[in-house]
Amino acid sequence: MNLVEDMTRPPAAIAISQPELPAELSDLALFLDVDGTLIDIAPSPDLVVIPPKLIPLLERLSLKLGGALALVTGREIGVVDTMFAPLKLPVAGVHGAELRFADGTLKGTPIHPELARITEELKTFAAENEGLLVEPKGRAVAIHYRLNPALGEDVEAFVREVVDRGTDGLEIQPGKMVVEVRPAKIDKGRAIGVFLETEPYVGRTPLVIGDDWTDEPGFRTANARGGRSIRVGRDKRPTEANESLPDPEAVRRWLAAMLGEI
Ligand SMILES: O=P(O)(O)OC[C@H]1O[C@H](O[C@H]2O[C@H](CO)[C@@H](O)[C@H](O)[C@H]2O)[C@H](O)[C@@H](O)[C@@H]1O
Repeated sequence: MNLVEDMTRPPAAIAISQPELPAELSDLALFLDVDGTLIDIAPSPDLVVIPPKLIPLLERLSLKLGGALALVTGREIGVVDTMFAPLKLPVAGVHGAELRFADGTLKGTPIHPELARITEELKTFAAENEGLLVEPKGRAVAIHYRLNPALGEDVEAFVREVVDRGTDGLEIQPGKMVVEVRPAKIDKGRAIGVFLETEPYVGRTPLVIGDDWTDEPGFRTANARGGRSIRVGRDKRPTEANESLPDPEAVRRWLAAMLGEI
């Protein structure tokens, strides 16, 4: 089993400043996380609310950027499409295990043969413990404890136990009141790197906005390429992002301001 780097070696830097609006959009590639960044966190994955103005805002932004906008999320691409319908944007789904490029091409990692067994074990564990919710995600599985936060350590220990049994090729990914099991050697940073080699992102400077541990590799990719990284949230946890916005409402306003609409 591999534990993800983010769990054991939290990034050291905290360097936060108020983001200025990009002077020029024609050389920008925008990568946006979804939960906790574009939309508020809800008690469970199905209860999120998509603000009515968000979808047309993303559509206008994508057009203005010549299509160089992608959602980079832990959710499945199909789920993202439902959430943002009728808009169908390029997406790195399941933390980069599945990619849909600007031309509609799809790419995905193989489904790990142990994932079905792990999903069943997590479901049994969830049935025995109130407030746990299992979210199967095709190439990954998540177990949520937001409805019973006291179970966080037990959930993490149980996931380690079920994944430990000789399971190469999978990694444990902690998130916001969730522990996920996903394919090894994928992360949002790598996904953004792949997008940046394709049209219409190639040659543009990345700007990554995210709120979670899973977004840190994306921040690293942006920083390494001379781009910008914006962490969403008021907490003081260490981050490699070099700018910040307080909450999804502020993100939406900032994106609207990029278009000169505020
Ligand atoms: O990469 P993201 O777009 O931020 O997705 C991360 C995970 O988001 C969802 O879970 C989180 O949001 C839920 C709804 O607000 C919340 O109830 C949960 O506690 C959060 O962990 C989603 O369900 C996961 O699949 C994503 O990986």
